[in-house]
This record gives sequence, structure tokens and C-alpha cells, in this order.
Amino acid sequence: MGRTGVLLLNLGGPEQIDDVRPFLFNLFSDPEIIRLPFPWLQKPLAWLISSLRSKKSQENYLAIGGGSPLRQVTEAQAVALQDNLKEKGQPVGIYIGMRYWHPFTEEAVARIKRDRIDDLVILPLYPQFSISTSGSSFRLLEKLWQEDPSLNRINYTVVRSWYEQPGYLQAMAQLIAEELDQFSNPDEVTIFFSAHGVPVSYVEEAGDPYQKEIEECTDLIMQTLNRPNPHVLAYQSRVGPVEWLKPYTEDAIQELAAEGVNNLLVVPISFVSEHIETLQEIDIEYREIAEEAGIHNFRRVPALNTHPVFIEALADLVVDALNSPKVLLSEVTQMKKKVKMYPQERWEWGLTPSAEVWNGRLAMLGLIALLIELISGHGPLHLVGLL
Ligand SMILES: C=CC1=C(C)c2cc3[nH]c(cc4nc(cc5[nH]c(cc1n2)c(C)c5CCC(=O)O)C(CCC(=O)O)=C4C)c(C)c3C=C
Ligand SMILES: [Fe+2]
Ligand SMILES: [Fe+2]
Repeated sequence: MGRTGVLLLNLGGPEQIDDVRPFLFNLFSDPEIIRLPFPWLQKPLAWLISSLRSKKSQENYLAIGGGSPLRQVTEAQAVALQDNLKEKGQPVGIYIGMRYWHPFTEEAVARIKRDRIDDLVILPLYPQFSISTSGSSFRLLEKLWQEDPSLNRINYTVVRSWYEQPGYLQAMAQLIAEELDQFSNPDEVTIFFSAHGVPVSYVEEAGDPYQKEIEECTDLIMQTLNRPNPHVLAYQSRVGPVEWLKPYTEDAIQELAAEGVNNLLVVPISFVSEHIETLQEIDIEYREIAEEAGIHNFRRVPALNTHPVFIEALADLVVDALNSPKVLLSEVTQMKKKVKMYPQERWEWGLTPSAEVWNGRLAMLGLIALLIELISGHGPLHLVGLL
């Protein structure tokens, strides 16, 4: 019998405060995160934005203890998943491949190769697919496979997204129910799903299925929960000057407060581990906004982390993937026809008026920001909220 492996894909996060700047540089160097018309502009702009954003970002990480818990949580998930699969009679080696920080995806693939893994399940720790998350990791893996033909001996399969998985929905519903029952009037609480946002252009121009998957996921969780509560969906963590998916979480909280809502349960929906955007953005920033707007009973559902029902769901996903027809990286990196900017090197220039505007805007932004901010120490990136 061959050796089986599971490659868990995740984003990664700075483990200490000095990691923040190089982490941000890695993140903004990714064309799936900032899509620029000219590849040569990517690294200078990544350097500029990471240098200028790092102070504010460091303050946020300091507010949660000086670093992201993402590596520790992901490692604990890996151990729990491995134990679960062993109990099911399916021993596997688990590998963690982070996109922007240690342990990097490249290191994980090198270990998979060294361990002579025969069958591999590639499982992103993002329930819903986005070009900017799972898509970015899949593209990196596709590149690694293209660069090293010896990897072709590995019989791999990819799990593209898994927001409909019943065990995952059960685990989410269970966590929400437990938190609802902490309120004195559980049925009157508004359930507020807060998903990580993406720029509108990802969905409307690049065909990112993320918004659709988030909406379906929210509905499925509400069906599984089977409670009478009203619910809303909003998008958090906007970065930069372009329009992101709406409503924005901060606006939606204020609107609900204006409508007289006083009991709010926030459910982070696009990520399965505690991270800066649950611990700092929701627990500190959004709580403050809510309280100032008059919402006095504000709670948040914890991230799934190593919740046993969730780990069981991941194990089921692995077993199902091993017993199903193989899904190749080339299948999950293909976006629908007429997608114009993905990947960067295959952009079709000026095909539509909006492409021209978008490309020109970003190029101008990068160059002008670079010049003005380098000379003056102040500039448009501050004004548009990048810094
Ligand atoms: C499904 C989840 C996520 C999506 C979609 C996503 C898109 C996205 N993110 C940025 C910019 C930043 N993301 C940052 C950190 C970060 N983002 C996610 C998840 C999603 N991002 C996670 C889990 C983390 C790491 C958190 C941690 O604990 O360290 C950051 C750095 C933090 C900060 O300075 O705010 C940035 C910047 C963009 C531009 C984007 C879509 C295009
Ligand atoms: Fe992000
Ligand atoms: Fe973010």
C-alpha cells in the first residue's frame, strides 16, 4: 500500500512583530491579491505598501499579543485530523502549506517529495473558494508541479471548496446555538454573518465564485441551525481604494443599531481559525462601533479551530476525496470563459473599457504614490486608507 498525505493550505500569519513587514511584502507581492497591469510594478508596490502599512498592521498584531495564532491553530488542526484519520483506519502524513508565511507551501511540497507520498489530498482550510485565497495557493502549486516533473508521480486530488459539507455546517450551527443561548432572549438576537471581503472586480470581472459561495453557505448554516432568528450578511476587512463587496460590516452594524437592534451575534464565516480579523477587527474594532451605536449585547461565535465535529468533517472530506474521481490543479485554476485578468501574465489588454480604466488607475496609483510618499512622507495611500 502506498503512502498517503494530506496537504492543508492556509494563508499564514506573522508569528512575531518583526515578521509583519516581510509577511505583508509576501502578501502584496501576490498578483492574486493586488492585480496590476505590469508585472514589474508588483514588487516595488509590494515593498511600498508593506513598508507603509506595517506600522498600523503591527499595532493590530500587538493588540492580540504580538503575532497571529494561525500557525499554532493550523498545527493543532493537523494533529487532530491525523488522529481522527488514524482511528478510521486511514493513516496519513499531514503537511501544512502556508501561502505568505512559515511553513511555506514550497517547504511542504519539498517534504511531501522527500517522504515519497504516493496519494495526496490537497485541502484548503477555506470553506469557500476565492481567487485571492484557495485560488492563489492552487496556482502556486500548479507552478511548482510545472517546475518539477518528478512531482508528477504523485497521485493527487484537489478539494476545491467545501462550504456545503454537512459536518462543517453542523459544527457552525452548534457553535452559533451555544452562543445564542448565552443571551437572555436568544430568539431576538440578530445573527450577523461577517465574511472577509474581496474587491467587487474579483466577482464581477474575474468571475470569482466567492460571493455566491458565501451567500449559499450562510443560507445552509441558517437551515442547519433551524432557529427563528433574523440574520444579515456583511463583508469586513476592506483594504485599499477600490470598491469591495457590500454591505461593509461597519456600515451594516450601524444600520442595525439605527433600526433598534440591541442584541448582535457576529459569526465569522470565511475562515475556520482564530486570526487577526476575528481577535482584533471583530472583537475590538467592531465591538467598539456597535457599542458606540447603541448595541449593548455584542457577542462573537468562536472560530471552529479544533472543534471535534469540524475535525470529523475534515476527515470525511479527505476520505471522500480519496474515494472520488481525481480533481486536477488545472481544473481548479481555470476560471470561466472571458475572464480577463487571471493569471496576470495572460491578461488581455484593453478588451473592455473597464479593463482600461482599472489598469490605468492602478498603474497611476502605484507610481504617483511611490513618488509623492517617498519625497514627502505623506500621500494618497494614507488618504485612501492603505496606511
Ligand atoms: C477567506 C478569507 C480571506 C480573503 C477572501 C482574503 C482576501 C484578501 N485579503 C487582503 C489583504 C490582507 N489580508 C491580510 C491577512 C489575512 N487575510 C486573511 C483571510 C482572507 N483574506 C487571513 C486569515 C489573514 C491573516 C490573519 C492573521 O491572523 O495574520 C492582511 C494582513 C493583515 C492586515 O494588515 O490587515 C492583508 C493586508 C486582500 C487585499 C484580499 C483580497 C484581494
Ligand atoms: Fe486577507
Ligand atoms: Fe484582511
